[in-house]
Amino acid sequence: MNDKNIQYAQPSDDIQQTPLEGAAPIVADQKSKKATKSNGAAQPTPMMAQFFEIRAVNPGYLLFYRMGDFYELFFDDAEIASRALGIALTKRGKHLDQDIPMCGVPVHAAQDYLKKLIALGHRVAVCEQMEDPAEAKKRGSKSVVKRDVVRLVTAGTLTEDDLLDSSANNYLASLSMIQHGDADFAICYTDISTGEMFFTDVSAEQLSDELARIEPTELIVSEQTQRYIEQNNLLPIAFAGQLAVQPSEIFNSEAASDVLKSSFGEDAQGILGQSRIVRSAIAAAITYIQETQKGAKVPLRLPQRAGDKLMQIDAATRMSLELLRTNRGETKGALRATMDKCVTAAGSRLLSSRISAPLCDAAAITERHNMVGDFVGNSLVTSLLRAKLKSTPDIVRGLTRLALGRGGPREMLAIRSAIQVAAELVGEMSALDLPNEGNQRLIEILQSTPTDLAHEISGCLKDEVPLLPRDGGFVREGFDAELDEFRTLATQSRQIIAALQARYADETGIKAIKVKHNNVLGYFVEVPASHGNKLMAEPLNQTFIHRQTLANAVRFNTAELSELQSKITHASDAAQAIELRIFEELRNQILSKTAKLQKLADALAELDVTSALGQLALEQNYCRPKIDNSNAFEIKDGRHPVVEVMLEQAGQTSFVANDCDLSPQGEQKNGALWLITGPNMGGKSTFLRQNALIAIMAQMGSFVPASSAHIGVIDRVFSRVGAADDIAHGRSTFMVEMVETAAILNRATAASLVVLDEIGRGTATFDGLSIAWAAVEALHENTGCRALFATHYHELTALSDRLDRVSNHTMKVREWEGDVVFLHEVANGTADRSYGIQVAKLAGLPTHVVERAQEVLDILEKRETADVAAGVAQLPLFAERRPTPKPKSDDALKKRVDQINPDELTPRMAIDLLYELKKLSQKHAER
Ligand SMILES: Nc1ncnc2c1ncn2[C@@H]1O[C@H](COP(=O)(O)OP(=O)(O)OP(=O)(O)O)[C@@H](O)[C@H]1O
Repeated sequence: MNDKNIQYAQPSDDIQQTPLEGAAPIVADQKSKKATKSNGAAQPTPMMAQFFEIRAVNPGYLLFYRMGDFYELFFDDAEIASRALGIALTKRGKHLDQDIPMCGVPVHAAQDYLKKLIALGHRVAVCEQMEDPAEAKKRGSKSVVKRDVVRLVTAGTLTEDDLLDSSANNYLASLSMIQHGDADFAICYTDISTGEMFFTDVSAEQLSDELARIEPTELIVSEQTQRYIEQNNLLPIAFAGQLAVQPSEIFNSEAASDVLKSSFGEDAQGILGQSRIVRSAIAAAITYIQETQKGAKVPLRLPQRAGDKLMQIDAATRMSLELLRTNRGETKGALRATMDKCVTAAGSRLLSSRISAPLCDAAAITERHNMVGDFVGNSLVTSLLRAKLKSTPDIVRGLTRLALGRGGPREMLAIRSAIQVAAELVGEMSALDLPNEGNQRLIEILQSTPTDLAHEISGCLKDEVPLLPRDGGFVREGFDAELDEFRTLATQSRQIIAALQARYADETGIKAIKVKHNNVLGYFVEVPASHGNKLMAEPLNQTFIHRQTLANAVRFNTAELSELQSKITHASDAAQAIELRIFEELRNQILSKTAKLQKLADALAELDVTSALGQLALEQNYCRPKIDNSNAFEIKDGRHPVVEVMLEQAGQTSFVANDCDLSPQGEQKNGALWLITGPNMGGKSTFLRQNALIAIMAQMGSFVPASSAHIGVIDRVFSRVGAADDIAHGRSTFMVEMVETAAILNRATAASLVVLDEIGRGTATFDGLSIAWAAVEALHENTGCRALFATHYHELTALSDRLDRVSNHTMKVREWEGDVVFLHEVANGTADRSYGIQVAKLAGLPTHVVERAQEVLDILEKRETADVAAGVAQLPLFAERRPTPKPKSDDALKKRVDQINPDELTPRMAIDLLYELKKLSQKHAER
């Protein structure tokens, strides 16, 4: 697609000639300021009036105004869109004596442009022609084609596959607030592409964490709520969704019940019993969806309460643990990408939401482990089943598109294949030895798929079908006798035309005579220019009526051809109408099974996730964790799931497994707190994170990277690793660190897991040490949670003498010829030093700086603080330093290198030389 060189098709209707010219002083358009200035003179053209009218009722949206084969944008919209899309800004006509800025995108490529605009945070109103321009012309040559906005495209209301990420849900969330004293909130979030709908109510304190879990791409709020959440900083850090402020009426809790009843009928009873604020949030979401879809009915499912028993993971922890994305916003390198062995898009989506929301109910977690266990224990069944699952299409999104009138025959075939695959999967699953309850439930759902619907679809549709119903030719021969008749007529007519051409050649004696077709003339007879006169003279001019003379050819019409033409046109129009009717009937039949098909889609996604987790456990040698309601946290040979794979892929040394035991000892009730010291780069952060990740993996239902794991259900995980500043909210690095530490100390419970890395490092040493000290004491004495605390403040290790559940651990290193070798092993005890200077040396700090640092360190270690400055001042500065002695070089090696003239080397000689040099170097090392 060539964005910059869009060639405009001639618009097909009312605006061929400078259509916007002479327009007048209208109009209530908020964005098009140019249009609001009045000269009090001319009247708008009818089309201008229509444009402004539509524009005025869709404020805040870029208006895609359909003109023939293009969507055109005018005024400010054109300027914004042309900049955003990198397409040419031109002008069309004048308004109030000024050129009207305009840009356009071809209809066939509109999806790509929409995607770009939505990603940039814009909202688009799609305005279509609601009648054939020919119809409009019948009302008079100046009449305007009827147009209307058929859809408002926003980030949270997308349904097309190419606008969506197949492996992530796209949630639209609505937030309602009640302020009786403290503010309370309810969130309803829905993915309209899959019909899923959930709700939850939260306090102001929990709001940011819930939004961080849901990650809505669009959040609808009233103006009052927007003000409140912004003033109180309640949006999660790095909130990437669009905030869509809506009139407060759509949150009206009085009207909510009616909205719910009309959407869910009798099924609404359960939701009507929910609190006022929850009803308001759900109704607001539904109203907004109806408004954006302009009457098309989204197959929304009955809203479900988002699990009550979910592990709480706040926004900062999600970022620090890189659950779905890395800190750089990439999916590669995050936990999800590493764990994702799913073979279907719906499976990947479910995996994402499970990672985002691990469970807190030991029985439910164990049930998931049981299901995964069936697949781990049957590797052959797992691989056969997954090969079959791979061919399952993403039917739930297709179903929504069909419901909204955006789907075609291919969506229908996809539904058929899913039903067929489901039946085959039942066969595969029955090969499992004694499938547990959860898998048994899946088997039952797969068994009860609407196979009759698959037969209907197969009987009706060809195996190869076009994307859109209007393209026609998708109904199978033999399905509808009338359709077959019209098709035969069209085919026969073509044969008749071939015969006609032969007859005309005979009758005229012109062998080169041809019957041809184009869109302007329809069927016509064409002869080379040299024969034109013959047909235009008596007697042939009685049969051949002249239509067109071209440079090389002359074209004619005949009565027979005209008759045939109308027969063929009629036949193909009739065939198309029948096909569209059949499509509509089949669509209704499919939609009548919506609930069953959604259930099937859910079961297929669950089967994919469960077997994928089985596959992951087999491939990565994970173990099944034991989960109960104790305060245990005992991990044997734990590994970091992501770092382990990265090291594997890089072909580097393999990951060193480490134990972690935070379980209460003896008579204790509370878990333990490990203080971890050790060198920089020793693996402290990795160890901390791996344990938090193991907890999350276990509670989302996965096996874990360890040889054994026993975890008492963790209600909240907190992880703070390092600190970053939050300039957007006006907080410095240290301030962020303290706000987050405060959140942990205030919110962690005895059932939480807290992972803190280098708390207090962002300020002066003694302040930092004191804060870290007090934080450890508070976690131990007040919270009593299980915790891992990494620090470079070695003084903290003294706490283990006073606090009975605190113990000291260290990352082992070995020193070798002045360098440090990291063993990545966690051992009991305390590190004697941080090896910061050795790490700096490894990082490539200039030698003279490293040496100077070592000297300063020696002084610092020997003296009391007060003497430090004086002591350091006595040291010679860099300028006075002796030059660093050069390492003794190997003479033979050097001699050989000196002899080399690279210009004379062929590639072959160069490689031989490399071998020779390597040998020389090895000899030197052995000496
Ligand atoms: N158990 C392990 N096995 C193998 N390699 C490891 C292991 N742990 C860490 N590493 C490697 O060591 C590197 C440094 O680890 P990490 O960042 O955890 O160190 P650190 O002690 O937290 O350092 P700092 O104190 O400087 O933040 C990691 O990037 C990883 O490649």
